[in-house]
Amino acid sequence: MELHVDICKTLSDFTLNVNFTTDTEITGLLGVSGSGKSMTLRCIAGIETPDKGRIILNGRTLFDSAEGINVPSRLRKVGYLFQNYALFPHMTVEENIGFALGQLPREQRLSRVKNILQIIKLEGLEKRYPSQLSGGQQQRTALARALAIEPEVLLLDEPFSALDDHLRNHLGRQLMDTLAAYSGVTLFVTHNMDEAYRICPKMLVLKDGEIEASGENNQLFQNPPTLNVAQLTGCKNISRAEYLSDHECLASDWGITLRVKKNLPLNFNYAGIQAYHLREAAESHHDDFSDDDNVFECWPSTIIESPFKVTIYLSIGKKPADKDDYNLFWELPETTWQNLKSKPLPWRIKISPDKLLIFN
Ligand SMILES: Nc1ncnc2c1ncn2[C@@H]1O[C@H](COP(=O)(O)OP(=O)(O)OP(=O)(O)O)[C@@H](O)[C@H]1O
Repeated sequence: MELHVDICKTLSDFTLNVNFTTDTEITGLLGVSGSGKSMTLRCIAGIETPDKGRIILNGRTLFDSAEGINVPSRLRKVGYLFQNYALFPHMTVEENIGFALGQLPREQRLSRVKNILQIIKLEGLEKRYPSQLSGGQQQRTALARALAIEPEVLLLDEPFSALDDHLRNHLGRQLMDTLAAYSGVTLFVTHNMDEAYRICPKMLVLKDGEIEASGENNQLFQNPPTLNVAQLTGCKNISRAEYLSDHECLASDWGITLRVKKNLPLNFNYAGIQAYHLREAAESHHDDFSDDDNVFECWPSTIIESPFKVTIYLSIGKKPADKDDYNLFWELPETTWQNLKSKPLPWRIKISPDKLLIFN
């Protein structure tokens, strides 16, 4: 199973120009709003027509501008779960699901709908209209409709965006079970990096209509190649930076010199550290030189406590003038905070040389 997409489409003030191949590992499409995620899906589904290029699904040409091929949507075997679900309000759950199967004989259609209702755990809701369903049930009906045609590629456009956190996690797990049994190609659009991390082993990162980075999800999270990827994967502490030596850089926005474990390239623009990777420096082992690397005196400018996590805005090297005077975000577990809060200021905070991110 393989989907190959190499297309270009120019709109009034946006150009989509993407080239990628995916297999059956769920592939996340990550990018800020307006980067071209939905447009990519719409072209694959045949709702939009690219200006040029090719879309090949398992050896079948769905679109080829040079050959004049443009297979109609309903014959593409593409299941599409829209952001807002796009259920037909005047049709019941089973009619919504059966709609795409209009070409099948009645008996076969009913049996396919029954089967999918069972898989997606919608039994008992067959006769309800979308307005009589909860958000989660609507989402599952839309997923059932997308799967009913036995698609070779499943396009999921932010399937959880309308749901609360609890339902999001619950349906996320349910979706993964469903997808584990699905043998086709899945493209999963999301803004949400936690979701991308949990659900998609592979990722394509879109920026301004082009693919800026792609690869294994772990690799992109641990070594983001660009500022955009670093931000999308949740890095909140980013400073402009420049090379000083193979293991040392100047983080100019923070006004500090940082030791870096890996060999630095000559050209890079930024250094970053995840908010949860900051640590209080160990007070012992002062004789061990490496333990003193990247240890800075810091003062808190704002402290935000939530039930299990505390976020502290830190000012490096000086007392903050006001609450907007800070350089770093530090996220620590509540238990660590309880131990830290009575300690005298300034705190000694460590930016681990092996946790520093370096990117362009
Ligand atoms: N029919 C259209 N005519 C002109 N421009 C369009 C059209 N549809 C989309 N665009 C533009 O194409 C760009 C990409 O839109 P797209 O919906 O693919 O973004 P997205 O990454 O999915 O964003 P979001 O995360 O907000 O859904 C946007 O700048 C949008 O304004």
